[in-house]
Amino acid sequence: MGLFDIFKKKNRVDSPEESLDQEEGLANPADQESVDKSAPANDGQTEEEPKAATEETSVTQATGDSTDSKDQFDPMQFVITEEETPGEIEIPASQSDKVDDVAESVKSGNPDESEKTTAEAYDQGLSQSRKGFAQRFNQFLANFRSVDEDFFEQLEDTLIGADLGFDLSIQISNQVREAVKERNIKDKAEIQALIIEKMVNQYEEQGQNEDQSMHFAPAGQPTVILFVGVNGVGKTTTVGKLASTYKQEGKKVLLAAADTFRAGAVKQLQEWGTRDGVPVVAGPEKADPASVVYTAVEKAKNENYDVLFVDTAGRLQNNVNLMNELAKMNRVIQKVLPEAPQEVLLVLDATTGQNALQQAKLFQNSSDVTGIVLTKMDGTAKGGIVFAIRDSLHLPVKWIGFGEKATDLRVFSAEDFVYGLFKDLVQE
Ligand SMILES: Nc1nc2c(ncn2[C@@H]2O[C@H](COP(=O)(O)OP(=O)(O)OP(=O)(O)O)[C@@H](O)[C@H]2O)c(=O)[nH]1
Repeated sequence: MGLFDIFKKKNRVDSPEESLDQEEGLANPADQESVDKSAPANDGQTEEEPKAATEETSVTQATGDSTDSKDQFDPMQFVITEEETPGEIEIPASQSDKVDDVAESVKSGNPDESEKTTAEAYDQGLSQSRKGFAQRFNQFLANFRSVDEDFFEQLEDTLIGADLGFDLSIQISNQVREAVKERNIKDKAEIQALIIEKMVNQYEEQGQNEDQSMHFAPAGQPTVILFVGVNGVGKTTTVGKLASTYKQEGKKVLLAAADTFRAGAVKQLQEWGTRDGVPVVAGPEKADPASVVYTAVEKAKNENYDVLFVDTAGRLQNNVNLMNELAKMNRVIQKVLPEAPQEVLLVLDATTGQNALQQAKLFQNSSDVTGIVLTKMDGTAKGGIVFAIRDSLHLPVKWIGFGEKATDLRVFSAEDFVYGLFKDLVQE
């Protein structure tokens, strides 16, 4: 059964009691996937008891210089200038009162947040885009007189305006043109349903070879996940949210604050570390990020961590240094763990639309990106960026962010996404 058929089937059940909640267990393969596909990573691995929520977050200071590990590692790769090696900075393990308050509230749990189902998260997170799509389609169909060239031009504009991108909008418009002729469609509602059907089918076809699962290291070795992306897209927040998710699954998680470029990024990651109860490896401000990564990878290996998340800096996308820095981090990781990193997740901000695609292409050219985390979906009324990503990047969206809280990051599910976007538009 195709995605569009599943969508229509879901849409037929319109009573809230019998629809979303009831279908939750079956209708969300993405959630199932996250459990199934992360499970092999633990097979045969030394399972650590998840530490109590009250555990104190420890903070490991990298030296900012990697010469401690001379025997395994070439220090010449780390040219650290005078200015880049300030003295040790104070990084308090237990943060300010404000952070303690946040940590306390997370520990005590907010029932509304933790009990939000996946369908509810998609429903709420996509409400702006849903309204945006409805508005665009309504405006477009309000002018509908006949299916002529003017109609297809307006359709293309509507799709481009919804962030689907130029090429994909033209393709979908052409497919609609053919289907209208074939099926002799004249009715407004039928045309709307047809446009959505073509969007969904196109989206599904493009993603057929995508591997949406998260990849893990063989049992007994730490999995390294690198987060890349330009500044402000939500890398640190995503690291914090995912650390929380994996910690709750019982994994032993370590964070590396390799964003030594932005003042405050380390502290921000440590706030998440405190909330999640996971240690953070940090270095002095402006330290060589690769040295922080090296310390973290060694710690992850020697102390049997399951997952190491590396938060990187994200200066301007045309900054060659940024790309060199990422390449250097990769080399450093592979000195200790030749098979790592298992994932390089490119974080993109959904609100930046087509600009996000340009950024993605740049990162794709310079690092082996394995998947996308699409953040701030709650903050856009367009939503079509998901279609454009699949069409032009051929990279799977693995996670989607619907807000700033830990529970707002969800495994990406095409089915829930499509349903959340169009459910008010296609009625059976
Ligand atoms: N509404 C919303 N806000 C988000 C989401 N993800 C992240 N943010 C917010 O986006 C802002 C930037 O997030 P950061 O995590 O600091 O971004 P970054 O990529 O690490 O930034 P740099 O460290 O400067 O490279 C913060 O205010 C986050 O709370 C999301 O899914 N929805």
